[in-house]
Amino acid sequence: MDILTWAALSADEQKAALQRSPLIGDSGLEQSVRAIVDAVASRGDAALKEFNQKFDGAKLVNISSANIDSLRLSESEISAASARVSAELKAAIAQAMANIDVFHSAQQFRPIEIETQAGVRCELRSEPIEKVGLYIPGGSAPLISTVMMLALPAKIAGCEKRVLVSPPPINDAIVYAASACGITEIYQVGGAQAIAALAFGTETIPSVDKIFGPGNRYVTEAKRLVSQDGRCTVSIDMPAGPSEVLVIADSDANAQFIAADLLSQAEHGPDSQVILVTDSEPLAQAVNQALASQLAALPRQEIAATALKGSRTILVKDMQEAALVSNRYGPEHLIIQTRFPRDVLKHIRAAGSVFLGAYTPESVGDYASGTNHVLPTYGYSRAVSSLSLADFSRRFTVQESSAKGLLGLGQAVMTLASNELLDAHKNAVAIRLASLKD
Ligand SMILES: NC(=O)c1ccc[n+]([C@@H]2O[C@H](COP(=O)([O-])OP(=O)(O)OC[C@H]3O[C@@H](n4cnc5c(N)ncnc54)[C@H](O)[C@@H]3O)[C@@H](O)[C@H]2O)c1
Ligand SMILES: N[C@H](CO)Cc1c[nH]c[nH+]1
Ligand SMILES: [Zn+2]
Repeated sequence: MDILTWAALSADEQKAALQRSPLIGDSGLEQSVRAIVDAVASRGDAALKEFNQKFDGAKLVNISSANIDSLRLSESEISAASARVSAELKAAIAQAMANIDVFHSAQQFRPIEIETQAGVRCELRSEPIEKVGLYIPGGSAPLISTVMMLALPAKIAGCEKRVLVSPPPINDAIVYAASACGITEIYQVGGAQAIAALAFGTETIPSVDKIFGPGNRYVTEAKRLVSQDGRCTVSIDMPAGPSEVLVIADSDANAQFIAADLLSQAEHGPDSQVILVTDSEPLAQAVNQALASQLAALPRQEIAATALKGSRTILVKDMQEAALVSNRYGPEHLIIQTRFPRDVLKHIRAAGSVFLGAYTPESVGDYASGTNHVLPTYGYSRAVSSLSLADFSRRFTVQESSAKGLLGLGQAVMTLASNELLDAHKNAVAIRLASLKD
C-alpha cells in the first residue's frame, strides 16, 4: 500500500487520502439501478425471474437443486438444504447464535413513564415493526453470518413477518441458519431486484415495512432509491455498503496480525477499502511486506489485490493525530492495536464497531463475539449507529393530561398558539378550560 505522511499533505491531498471509491452520487449506477427497480415495480415476478437469469444465471449452470423459477423455497427444500450442512458448521452457527442472542437480548427497550408537571403524564413506548425484509448477500461469498445478524434481532424484537432474500443459487448454510433463527419465508432473489420486490411486493414476495441488510453497490443504491420512492412506504436500516476497516497501530503492534486484518476486509470485494494509520514507519514497511506474502496464499487474492490498490497507509506524528485521521474517515470497523488501546478509544468519535488490542481480530465481530456486523460504511458512522435491537422496533409517545393538568398547562399552550397565529390550536384548549369553569 502507498505510504503517505499526513503532515506533508495539503488539505486537498488529505481529503483525497480519505476518499472511498464512488458509490453514492454515481449517476451511471443510479440510472441502471433505477431501471431494475422500475421493472420490478411494474412487472413483478416476471422481472425478478429475468434478472435472476441475467445477473446470477451463470452460477446456476449445472446446479440441479436451484429451481429459480419458483422464487420461494418450499419446506422440503429447506429441510433438504439443512440436512446437507455439516455438524461442524452447525455447531459453529450455534455458538455464534448464542453470543448474538445474549448481546441483543440485553438491549431490550425500557419504557419511560413520567409526570412532566402535575397532571401531565408522558410515556415512551416501543412496538416491534410488523413486516421486515432481510437481505443476505450472496454474490461473491455466502454470508451465513449475516443471517444471524439480522434474523436474531428481528425475532428477539418480536417482528411478526420476517422475510429473507438472497441471490440464487441460495447457499445451504444460509437456508439452515435462517431456519435455525426461526425464518420460514425464504426467497431466491438478490441484488437491486430483491430490494425492489421487498419494497413494492410482487405476486410471490410480500412488501415489507423496513428492509435490512448489507450488500454491494447495486443493493445499497436500490435501498436508497426505494426509501425515497413515492410509490411505496418502506424504510431502510442504513447505507451498509462495501466493507472497510481502519487500523490504528503503534510500534508495539504485530505487523503480521495487522496484514491479516487488512486482508480480511480487502477480500470482501474489489471496492472494499482498508487503511492503516500509524506513527511508526518501520511498522508500515513491515505490514507491506506481510501483506505481500499473505496475499499470495489467499484464494481470493485477485479481489483483495484490487481492493489494496484503492487502500493506503497514513503516517501520523502520534496517537492523537491517528484518532483525528480516523474520525475524519469514520470507518465501518476500527481496530486499535496499540500499547494502550483504551487511551486511544477515548478520542474516537466516529466508527461503526471498534476492536481493541492484539487479540481482537475483526473476524470475531464479523462472526461470533455477539456484536452486530451490519454497520454504516462510506463515512456514515459519523451519524449512523451500528445495527441493534432498537432498529427492529418503532418508538412512540403517549401523553395524558388530567383536567388539573390542563389547568396548569393550558395558558402556556394558548400563548404559544397565538404567537404562531394558529387560532384553532388555541381554541382546542380554550374550549376545555371554559368547560372546567362551568
Ligand atoms: N457494511 C456492512 O455491514 C456489510 C456486511 C456484510 C457485507 N458487506 C458487503 O456486502 C457486499 C456483498 O456483495 P456481493 O456482490 O458479494 O453480494 P450481493 O448479494 O450484495 O450482490 C449480488 C447481486 O448483485 C447483483 N449484480 C451483480 N452485478 C450486477 C450488475 N452489473 N448490475 C446490476 N446488478 C448486479 C446481482 O443481482 C447479484 O445477485 C460486499 O461488498 C461486502 O463488503 C457489508
Ligand atoms: N465484514 C463484514 C461487514 O462489513 C461482515 C462479514 C460477514 N462475513 C464476513 N464478514
Ligand atoms: Zn468481514
